[in-house]
Amino acid sequence: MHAMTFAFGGLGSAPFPPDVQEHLVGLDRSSRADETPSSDAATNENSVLDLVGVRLSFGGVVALSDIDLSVGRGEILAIIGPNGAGKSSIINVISGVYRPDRGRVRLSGRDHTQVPTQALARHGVARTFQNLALFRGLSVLDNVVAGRAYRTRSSFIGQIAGSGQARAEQVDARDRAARVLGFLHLSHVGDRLAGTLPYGLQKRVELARALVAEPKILLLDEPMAGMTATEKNEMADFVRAARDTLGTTVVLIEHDIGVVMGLSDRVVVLDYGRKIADGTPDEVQANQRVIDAYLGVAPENDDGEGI
Ligand SMILES: Nc1ncnc2c1ncn2[C@@H]1O[C@H](COP(=O)(O)OP(=O)(O)OP(=O)(O)O)[C@@H](O)[C@H]1O
Repeated sequence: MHAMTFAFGGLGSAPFPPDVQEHLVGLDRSSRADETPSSDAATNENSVLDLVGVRLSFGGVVALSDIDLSVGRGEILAIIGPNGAGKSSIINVISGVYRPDRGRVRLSGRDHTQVPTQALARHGVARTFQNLALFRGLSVLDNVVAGRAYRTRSSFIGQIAGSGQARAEQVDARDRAARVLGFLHLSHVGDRLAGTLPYGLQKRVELARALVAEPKILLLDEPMAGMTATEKNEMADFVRAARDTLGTTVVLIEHDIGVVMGLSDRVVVLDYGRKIADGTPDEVQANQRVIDAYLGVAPENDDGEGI
């Protein structure tokens, strides 16, 4: 087992530029400025997401075993671990794709286990996917507008007939989508077909589509996968900006340990479906069990450098 050196990927810690703040005027914060994470973010009183004794199995394979996890308001939490450790399973349990065999998922203290996936946004949760899930033949703006669909209250007939309410909702959705595009520095590609954008920008459009829903909790499944080092750093800055500016709580899965350690407030480590560590990046990096199970065999990063 060799000692690991961590590259933090040059993640910027400077506040987001003032021009970006302007794009956010009118977007609702999911929490107020005085609700930024406390050092005691994992306590249930302050948590926006709790997993209690969650177990998930597929036939004989136990994907998650007795997982307890609390995520504090405004926290950026990373879930890491070797392949097959259960990271995607946790995201899928939180987002309602999988129902746990046992245990509970609670959002702001309310039971969430039974919520169907299509109702997720109404419960304040939005997600991005490991593999891109954009409408490639639609414009970037229309893709982001689609992230507001759950807010639509006008009837289907009303939308076809162009009723006053439907028109107002459309205008509002486009206005908010345009502001999120500005926030993520994507305004210049708003009219482009999503499928024609470089991969890194498509990943950012996915982030935009999730953010336009103004989620309390943002679930990011490998948001930097396949990106260049520069794109990863930009993405990390945007995720941090979403938390800092909108108060969004972020749960992410990411394999690039440099990015994870630079971006996250807290890191949870899974191995064979069990939680083996839960602490600050510094604590987790120093944890021998984590080094043995994961960090000691961490893959090279995309630049071909050891991490
Ligand atoms: N739909 C499924 N059907 C059967 N087994 C599954 C299914 N989804 C996950 N598993 C199994 O559950 C375990 C956890 O898988 P999961 O995808 O959650 O791990 P992971 O940490 O996200 O892995 P990776 O880093 O490779 O994406 C693995 O053994 C996997 O084979």
